[in-house]
Amino acid sequence: MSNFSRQIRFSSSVIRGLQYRISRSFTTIEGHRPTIVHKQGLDILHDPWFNKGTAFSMTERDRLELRGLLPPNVMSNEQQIERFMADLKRLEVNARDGPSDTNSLAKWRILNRLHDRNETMYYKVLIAKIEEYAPIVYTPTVGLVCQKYSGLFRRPRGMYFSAADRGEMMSMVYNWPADQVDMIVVTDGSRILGLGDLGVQGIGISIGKLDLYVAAAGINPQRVLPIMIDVGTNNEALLKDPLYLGLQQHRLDGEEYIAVIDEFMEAVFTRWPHVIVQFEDFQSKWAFKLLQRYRNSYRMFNDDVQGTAGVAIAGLLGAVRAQGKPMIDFPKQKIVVAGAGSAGIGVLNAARKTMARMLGNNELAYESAGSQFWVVDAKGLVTEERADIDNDAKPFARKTKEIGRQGLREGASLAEVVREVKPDVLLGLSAVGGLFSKEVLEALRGSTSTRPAIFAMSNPTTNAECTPEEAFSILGDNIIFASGSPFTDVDLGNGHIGHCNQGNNMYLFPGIGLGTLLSGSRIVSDGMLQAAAECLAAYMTEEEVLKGIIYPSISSIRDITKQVAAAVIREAIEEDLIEGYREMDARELCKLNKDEMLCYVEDNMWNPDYPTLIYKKD
Ligand SMILES: NC(=O)c1ccc[n+]([C@@H]2O[C@H](COP(=O)([O-])OP(=O)(O)OC[C@H]3O[C@@H](n4cnc5c(N)ncnc54)[C@H](O)[C@@H]3O)[C@@H](O)[C@H]2O)c1
Ligand SMILES: O=C(O)C[C@H](O)C(=O)O
Ligand SMILES: [Mg+2]
Repeated sequence: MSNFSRQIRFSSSVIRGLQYRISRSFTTIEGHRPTIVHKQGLDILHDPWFNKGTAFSMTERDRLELRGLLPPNVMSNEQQIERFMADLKRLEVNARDGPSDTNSLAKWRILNRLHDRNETMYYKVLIAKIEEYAPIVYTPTVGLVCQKYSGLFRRPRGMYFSAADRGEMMSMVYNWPADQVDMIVVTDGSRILGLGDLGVQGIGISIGKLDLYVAAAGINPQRVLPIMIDVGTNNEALLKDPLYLGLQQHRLDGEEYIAVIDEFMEAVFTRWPHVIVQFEDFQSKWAFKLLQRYRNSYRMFNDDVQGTAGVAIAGLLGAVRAQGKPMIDFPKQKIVVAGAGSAGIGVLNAARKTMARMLGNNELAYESAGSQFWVVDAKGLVTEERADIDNDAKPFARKTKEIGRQGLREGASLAEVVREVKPDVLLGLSAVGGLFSKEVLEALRGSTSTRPAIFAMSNPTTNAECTPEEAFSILGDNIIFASGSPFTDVDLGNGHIGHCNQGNNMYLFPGIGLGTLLSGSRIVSDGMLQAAAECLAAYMTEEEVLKGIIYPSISSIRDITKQVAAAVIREAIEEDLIEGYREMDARELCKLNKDEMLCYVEDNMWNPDYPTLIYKKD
């Protein structure tokens, strides 16, 4: 071949290459042409053609009204695939959540998929089999779900407000498609069950609690909204994890933190003035402060502080009755509480007030009731000698002289305290699994009670202060046992069964929320919470409590919730707090007798029945 023809060939191949590159680059440009969509918000996220999940950029999120509908961390496509693969591989490992159910996570996935495609059917299953599936959608499995949420996240559910959304919340709240929202459960992820700071992954607890609102209280699932306020996390592992879905920064604190929560509250109450906001699993440091800040101006309550307190009071009264004594003997009970966080202090305050009421409801009664409690936290027995004592724990600090006489001192260990005090009740809200060790339980053998009670209330299962087997085997069958997460009854091998009660705020929060909604009460008052607790206590018959059954079976949770809601409404009427609900105005509501009130509540509970659908053009 001549040089000339070689040159021609060379240049024609160069030209072909160029042509190819040019045409490819046209195709590339073509590929980047925007796609016109006729949808926005959740409709896009639910459409497999357009959905990019966590990969929607911030500008696209704003353009498509998606802000707040996705976790705040924008992921690349590669990261999305990595996250998906990591989760897929995890299936090969048998996901364990304590000894009871090795398949719990797999069951959660199956239920979650049903939730995504057919809500009515999902809730029908949940209501019909609540005893079987509450431990999956709620504690303990929900704890595992939160821990693994970055992998499990598929279709978003609920809203995310993040520190990066400051100044935007008032508008982004309109990205939620429902014009009516009755119930919000909000967390900042800082103390999820006893599992600590799980950051944005804490959204799982808001979803689980709202599942119970639908199943137990019959709140319409179209009107519930789980919310996560992401102000960062102090969980170092999450901060380092490239696949973490939340803001990768340390938690905001002080005024900056409050400003975010204030903005959030203002935004949700502006759009839905009648909504009820349940605060869930906020670290104790903020739980009390936020409750005080908002409780007189918004319809809100803190479940860990107030719901737990009510459930504990009902159980403590049950434990008195189980000893064959009248409830009025409650102020004589000696109670050791392990844990002085939001839950422990909430229980202590409510128990002290209940005792004081029984003793005459005056200052003296309140003072004297205080001497029935011994509080042990991470540093041991809390006394007035404690340096930097928390303000909330201060009223329960024992006097140095007094405990000296009891052979105790500041910082005494739990076992020492139990040995010296010989309490009627040992109640754990410490989040420390196994805290009621052999030594502690053996010390409880010296209890002066005819039937000591053990409340191992920390969640999930692995954080319970002891198991029922441990309690019954060391203390025999003449005890009362309750735990926050479900355990099965124990066969004591002597023809007796050791009954395991589930002492969990799930028995109250749905009824508190429903009662507040249906009364249109402006706030959630102490009296309404007290009425809820008393209603739960009265739910148990004499025969049941004598058998050691102090809480009802979860299979009757819908009925319990109905009764609790009616009691809450009656108290709200008594306190002149009601504004009515829909066509039931305040005056009409006041006229209802006890049975009519129960009917009113029941009539307003949503049932999972398919409605007849009719098509109508816009
Ligand atoms: N059963 C229920 O309905 C229910 C309701 C609310 C909370 N809880 C559980 O209660 C637990 C605590 O919640 P919180 O918000 O109060 O948490 P928190 O972290 O604020 O409080 C924990 C408390 O336990 C104390 N503590 C830690 N180690 C201890 C030890 N070795 N001995 C004695 N005390 C110790 C800490 O000092 C602190 O006072 C969690 O596990 C949560 O799941 C259960
Ligand atoms: O979530 C629960 O199961 C109860 C309680 O609210 C908790 O924080 O442990
Ligand atoms: Mg909680």
